[in-house]
Amino acid sequence: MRAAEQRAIAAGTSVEALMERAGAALAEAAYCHAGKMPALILCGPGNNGGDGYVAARHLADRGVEVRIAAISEPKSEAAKWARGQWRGEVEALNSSTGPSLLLIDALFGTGLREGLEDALQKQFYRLAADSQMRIACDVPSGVDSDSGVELSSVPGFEMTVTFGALKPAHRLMPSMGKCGRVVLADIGIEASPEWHELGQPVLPALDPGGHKYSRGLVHALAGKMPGAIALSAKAAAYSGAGYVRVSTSRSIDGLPSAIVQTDTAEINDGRIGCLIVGPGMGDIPRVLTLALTSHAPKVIDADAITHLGEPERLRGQDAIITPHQGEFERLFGKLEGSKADRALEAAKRSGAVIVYKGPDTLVASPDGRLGFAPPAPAWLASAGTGDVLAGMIAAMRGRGLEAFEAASAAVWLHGRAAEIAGAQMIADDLAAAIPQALALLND
Ligand SMILES: NC(=O)C1=CN([C@@H]2O[C@H](COP(=O)(O)OP(=O)(O)OC[C@H]3O[C@@H](n4cnc5c(N)ncnc54)[C@H](OP(=O)(O)O)[C@@H]3O)[C@@H](O)[C@H]2O)[C@H](O)CC1
Ligand SMILES: [K+]
Repeated sequence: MRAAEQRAIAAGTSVEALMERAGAALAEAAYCHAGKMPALILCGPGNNGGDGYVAARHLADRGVEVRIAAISEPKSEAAKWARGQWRGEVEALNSSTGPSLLLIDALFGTGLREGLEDALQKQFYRLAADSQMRIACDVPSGVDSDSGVELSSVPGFEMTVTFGALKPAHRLMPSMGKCGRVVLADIGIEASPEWHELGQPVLPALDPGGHKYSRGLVHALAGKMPGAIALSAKAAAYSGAGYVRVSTSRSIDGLPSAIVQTDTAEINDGRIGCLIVGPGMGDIPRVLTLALTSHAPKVIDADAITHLGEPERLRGQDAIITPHQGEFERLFGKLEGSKADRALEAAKRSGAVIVYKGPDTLVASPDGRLGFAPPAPAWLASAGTGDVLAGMIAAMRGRGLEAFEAASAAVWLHGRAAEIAGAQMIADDLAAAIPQALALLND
């Protein structure tokens, strides 16, 4: 967004014009959400504060009773201009500032360099606690917009109105949990789509003359605890794989009859669309070693990630790996930077597509593309949901999507399947809800 803003300014759009659009959009969203609820707008010294002055004018024009409390006089030229357009009073923000039903936070946005100082933080928290509804301008103040880290702790907001494009902080924890509903306003500038929120996928149409292999053969390698690979296999089948096969030395109970169990590991069968290794593998590293001798695309999950030892072992493999935080650190060590930076660094080092799981799942490609998952239900954090995801990714890859697209599609569908399965779901229900999630794509 910073680059896009600079391009727009170089092309002749003034910061004041952008600020006018941003402030008007903030007012519009606040009015739609809170109607004529009396508002207190907290304004900082920079352009985030400038957006606040503009929003105040637009809300007052709609008949809303608006007060502004500012930390200081505006410092940037555009914010001074916006302040000049406001005909009402500006109170000093201090311990005598009274609360209002609606609080709009325009203290700091993308220009915050460190946490709020204690005295200001105290007033910010008091006014947030004494309001009925809280709306943040661009990001809640205290949040580092690039990393989602809270430089000082941040109260929860019902809504955050942002401009042009989402910032990483809207989709990374802990800040994502504080933003509430995120409203994206168009202010006439466009950021590069290399970093983007994952959207509803477009799956290749099924070939009317196709057969089970052309829809994708997913081959899963069982290990010590076959229940986990059974979940992956089921998820792959429900995700539309044409044929799902599990290599296992002993029969796995409860697998649907459509899933073939075999005691041979035909991993160099040229028809395999995608291999899955890792779920329930346990302490049997030879399962991983075997998988790595296959030329097939593969999803490497769970214990197999830990057993890799070195990310360099993934070089030359057509692999998607799906670590959660602990597995990520065991493989890549403690990398520098935000979760987004770490995901991209890991993809570059390993040459693999990384699905960096968590409440803020990211999909990173070695070519620099980065997808942020939209918010998914908190009840996804339960045993077996990762095994389901691995199966879904393998089905998408087997169906012919490229690695990054396959992982992105599966992550998006996984979140929707969880919403459909509901709060009391277990991982088996999640797998069973995949067809309903896929049905959303036809709407
Ligand atoms: N992206 C766009 O196209 C547009 C975004 N807009 C809005 O502008 C803000 C970003 O504005 P910016 O002026 O760059 O930054 P901030 O308003 O967030 O803050 C900068 C000022 O705050 C001071 N500062 C920073 N940290 C602290 C702190 N911990 N304590 C006290 N003061 C702090 C900083 O002071 P310096 O000494 O560092 O200069 C600045 O005075 C973006 O978020 C959008 O809301 C525009 O509307 C245009 C379009
Ligand atoms: K803010």
